Formats: sequence, C-alpha cells, structure tokens
Amino acid sequence: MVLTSFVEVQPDSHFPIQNLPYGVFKPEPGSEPRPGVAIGDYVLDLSVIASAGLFDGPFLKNSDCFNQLNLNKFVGLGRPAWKEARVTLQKLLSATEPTLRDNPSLRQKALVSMVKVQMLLPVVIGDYTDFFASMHHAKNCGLIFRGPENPVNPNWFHIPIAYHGRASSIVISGTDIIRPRGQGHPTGNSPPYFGPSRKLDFEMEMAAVVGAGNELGKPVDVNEAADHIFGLVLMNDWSARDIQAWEYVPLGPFLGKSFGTTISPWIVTLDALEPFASDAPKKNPPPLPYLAEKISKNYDISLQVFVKPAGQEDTCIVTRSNFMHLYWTITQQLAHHTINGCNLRPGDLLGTGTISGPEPESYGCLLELTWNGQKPLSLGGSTRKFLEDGDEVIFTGCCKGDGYLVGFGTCSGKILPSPP
Ligand SMILES: O=C(O)/C=C/C(=O)CC(=O)CC(=O)O
Ligand SMILES: [Ca+2]
Ligand SMILES: [Mg+2]
Repeated sequence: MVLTSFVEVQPDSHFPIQNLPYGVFKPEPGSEPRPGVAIGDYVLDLSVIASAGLFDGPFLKNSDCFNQLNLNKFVGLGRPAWKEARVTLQKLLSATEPTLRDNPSLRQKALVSMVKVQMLLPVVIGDYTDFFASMHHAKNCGLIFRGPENPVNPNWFHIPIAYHGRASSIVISGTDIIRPRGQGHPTGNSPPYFGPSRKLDFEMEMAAVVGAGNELGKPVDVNEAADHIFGLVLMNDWSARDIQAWEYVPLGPFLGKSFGTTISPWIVTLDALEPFASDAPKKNPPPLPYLAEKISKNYDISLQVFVKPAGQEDTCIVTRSNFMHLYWTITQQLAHHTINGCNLRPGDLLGTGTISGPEPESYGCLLELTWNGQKPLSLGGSTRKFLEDGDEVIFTGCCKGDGYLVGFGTCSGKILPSPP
C-alpha cells in the first residue's frame, strides 16, 4: 500500500510524504529563517517540531540543528541523523499517526501554507565546484568551441573534469539575473568588444549538496561517497558564451559564469531518490581504481526547461532531458574532488555539469540547442538564439513513482538588462 499523509497532497504534487525535501524559509517577511520540509502545499516548520520534543531519537533528541538559520548543522551530522529525521517525519505526517494530526494548535503552528512563505538558500555554500559530466554536452561544446578534430579531449574519459565556481553569486530560485558585461570574443581580426553579453545562456544542471565533510588530507572512498551527499537540487549555471569563449584559455571559466548561479529551494535527499536509482552508463575505458565503484548509479529524474519570452504570456518548453544521461556519477565526482586530499565541508555545492542527452531535443543549453546561434529556436511568437532581457527561464525535475511523484519544484530566474 502507498504511504499517505493526513496532509492533503494532490496527485501531481512534487512533495508527497515519500519525498520530504528540506529547505529554509521565512513564514512571514519579518520572521527569522528556519528549516522546513515540504509536504503537499505546506511547509512543516522543523523548529516547531523540534521545540515540541518530537525528534526523540538518539541523534536528534538533544540537537539544536533545527533551531538554525540554515541547514549546515543538520546536513553535517551525517547519514544516521538524516535517516532518523526521515523516519520521524514520515511517521509524524502519516495518515495513521495522531500526534500532529489530532493536535490542532500544534498543527496550526507547524504547517505553513507554501504560498505564504519566502524561501531562502537552504545552506551557506562555502565552496562551489561545477563538473562537466555529460558526454553529449562535452562533445557538443567541443564541436562548437574547438572544432571537429577532437571534440572530446582524451582526458575527459579518465577524469571527471571540473572548474571551481563562485559561491558568493549563488542565488535562490526567483532571483533576477542581471545581464553581465564583459569582453566579448572577437570575430576574425577585430579587437574584442566590451559591453553587455550578446550570448547569454542557461545551463540545465543538478547539484549535490555535501553533507558530512572530510578532513583535509583524507580522501573519501568512492564506495562511501554517498554518505557525504545529503541530496540534490536543480541548478542553472547561467553562462555568457561570448565572455566565456574569449577568456577560458588556458585557465577555464571565470567571469562568463560567476555573475550568477540559481538553485531550487528544496533539497531532495538521496534517501527519497533511492527508489529511482538506475544503472550509470558503462565506462569505456574502465576508470582508475579510485573511481571504480562497486555500484555505479544515476537516478531517473526527468528534467524540463521552459522559457517565457519577454512580453509573452506563454511559456514554451525548450528541452527534455534526464539525470540518467550523466557519464560520471555524483559519487565519482565527490571521490575525485577529494582524491588529492582536498576537504569538502557541509553545504558545499557540486554541480553535475550541463545534463544533455543524445537527441537534439534533450540538449541542456541554448549553445547546443541553437548550435551557437546558427539555428534559432522558435518560441511561440518569437525566436531566440540566446536569452534576451525580460526572458524568464524555468527548470523543473521529477521522478515518477507508482502513484506519486518525487519532485524538485522549480528553479527559475528572469534576465534584467545590464546597467547602463
Ligand atoms: O567545453 C567548454 O569549453 C565549456 C563548457 C561549459 O561551459 C560547460 C560547463 O560549465 C560545465 C558543464 O556545465 O558541463
Ligand atoms: Ca556548467
Ligand atoms: Mg554560473
């Protein structure tokens, strides 16, 4: 029988009792941020549940991790505490459990209507790294930026490639993005231009939120890496392709990426995603032993990107992809990140890289979808090579269970013009 909650959950909701993703919210504009979990159209206030003494297991009983302004302390406690919280909350919210169901005053304090709350970044992100783990994306970018000779660099099949991103400009879904200015790639013999980016793009990604960290000098074994990942969010790695193409040789992305990165507010835990695990693609050549995992898995998360063009009422779908298309898994990414002794800390964010599938309809950014502007997309009444001021980009992702969904909600942002 499918587990159900006493809180009414619509069949198309991303947040049934099987999900219970974590976020940080303000119930009212003036109130303090606090951790919560999403259930149907409500947010369960975990500070209220903790104060009522309802986290009574060994890891959470005497912890103040839910009386914090962010989730760093909770995610840093590690998997045993996450499991305990999930069991406690699933029981508390289930249709057959009277504790909260039959206590109207506690229910009124603890369950806040989702439309009324303001969502904030769920964790303080100390460091952010962005991988490059979809082979289809790597190949398409290679063809566009470097030509058909060697589109995928030979190192790519041996090493999960990444660059260090900028944590300070990571923003929560719904935050406007200001078109960056910078030096643009010259054409032919012309000098570089300076001004508002002419090739502003989105990148459809997901990101792993690091839970328990590792000590400096102590790499994480790939087979234990999942214990260091609390969960996943949707992520838009906004990219200015003209700035990027000119600046990235030889040190990689810099100002073409660091002006803004958007994440969705709800962290869906690996425990909630487990029923949707799928085999990761076979690696050829086989990876080095430190990256060879006993169980190599992805998750079947279908991903969609919509654009609402400036001035238009209608939102148009521009891509359909799936998390399953990643070549390097998130556990291989995490193990690789620490193999030199680098320490990860609770709340660090590891972007997967753009998740492109094999078909053109599943490409994860406009660079690929329009082939660097050569094949404009038609969007209702208008066409786009890249994003224009006023365009809004909306990502969504979800897993289809038997009679329920486990979803991520949305990750959106609107482009504002560059400053004059
Ligand atoms: O191939 C390149 O030169 C650049 C590719 C990207 O911009 C991708 C990047 O940010 C990593 C990713 O999203 O996969
Ligand atoms: Ca990226
Ligand atoms: Mg970015």
